[in-house]
Amino acid sequence: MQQKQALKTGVLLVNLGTPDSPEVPDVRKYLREFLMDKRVIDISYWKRWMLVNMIIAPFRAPKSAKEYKKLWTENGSPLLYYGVKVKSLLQEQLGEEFHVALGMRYQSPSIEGALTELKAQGVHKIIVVPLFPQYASATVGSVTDKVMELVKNWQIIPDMDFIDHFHDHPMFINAFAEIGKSYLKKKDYDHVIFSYHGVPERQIIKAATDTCCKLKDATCACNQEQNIYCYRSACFHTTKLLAEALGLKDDQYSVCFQSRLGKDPWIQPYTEDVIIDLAKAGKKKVLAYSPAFIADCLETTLEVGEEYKEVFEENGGEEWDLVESLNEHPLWIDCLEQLVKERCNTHAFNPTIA
Ligand SMILES: C=CC1=C(C)c2cc3[nH]c(cc4nc(cc5[nH]c(cc1n2)c(C)c5CCC(=O)O)C(CCC(=O)O)=C4C)c(C)c3C=C
Ligand SMILES: [Fe+2]
Ligand SMILES: [Fe+2]
Repeated sequence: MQQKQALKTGVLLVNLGTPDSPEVPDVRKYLREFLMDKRVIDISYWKRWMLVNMIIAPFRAPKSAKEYKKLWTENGSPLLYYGVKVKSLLQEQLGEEFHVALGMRYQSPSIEGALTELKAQGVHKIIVVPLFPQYASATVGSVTDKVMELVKNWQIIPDMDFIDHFHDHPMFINAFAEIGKSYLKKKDYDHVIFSYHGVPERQIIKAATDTCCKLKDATCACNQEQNIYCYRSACFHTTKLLAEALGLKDDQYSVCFQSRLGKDPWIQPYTEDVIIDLAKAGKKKVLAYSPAFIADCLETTLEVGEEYKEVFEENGGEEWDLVESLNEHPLWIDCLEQLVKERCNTHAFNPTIA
């Protein structure tokens, strides 16, 4: 008698996406798809269309392409390179009962292709892992939106499970802390800065629940444990946990937000202002962390690692180091394995946290 094969569990890893190449037409195509997403630029369709097609695509794309050329390596875009690497390391670690696929919210490889791959494997359940630690409508919300739009048309809709945040997960904190500790052991830094990708303030207000301070509290200290869908609060919470793990006192670190686009207010304090204040206050050696990103990309390597370093030095700072992202670190793969297994009742996994 033929033996029945157990159905596999699908794991869908999704990151933001990156241009197919650093050439202007590919960067323009990427920016158009990305910024036409109503969850990223949440204004009326026509205003968004005008902004993206009349301003961003013609004027920003050539500038961004220059940045992408600096970022590009022989392996292509780091965001995609690490995505592919993490997918195969996680597959190895999870074993044959799982099938791991990778999709990007914008450009390639597509979420549609990754879902088709999982469907062909006949998976009975799909665990979607948006690769963003802190929930934001522009990232996790958008990935969830896209996956649901695609899967809703399937004849058989499998059990779907979405990991909507992991900014406070002990294994995520531990992985980032371990990387940072190696820097803190080597140098006596005057200060540590935690710079997160920003979002427009209105997106925080739109997502605010009754427990949210709605931007009134400078450190968003309001119910951080409960307020998991407030992106700003989650960033402060990640920082608090990381600072504890690194043994930092309150006056030894700062939180700030980078990458503002357009004239509307984004969440504050802005990274550039914090850096200038630190340099002017006589801080000479600063260590920078970027814990909204799980892989190095334009926003970490160039914006934090190079542009903010310049700002710091221009204002009297001397040494600026960037803690690299989780990339393909074994503790990060362990963290992903744990996140997946926590969603499978039958797979008890007993992590030992260093
Ligand atoms: C960490 C999560 C991210 C949030 C939240 C986010 C929001 C957001 N981003 C823009 C505009 C841009 N972001 C760009 C790059 C970029 N953004 C993220 C992550 C988040 N964005 C990543 C990982 C990257 C890097 C991709 C790479 O290929 O390395 C860019 C493009 C770069 C540039 O031209 O400067 C833009 C533009 C908005 C408007 C937004 C709003 C909520
Ligand atoms: Fe972004
Ligand atoms: Fe808040």
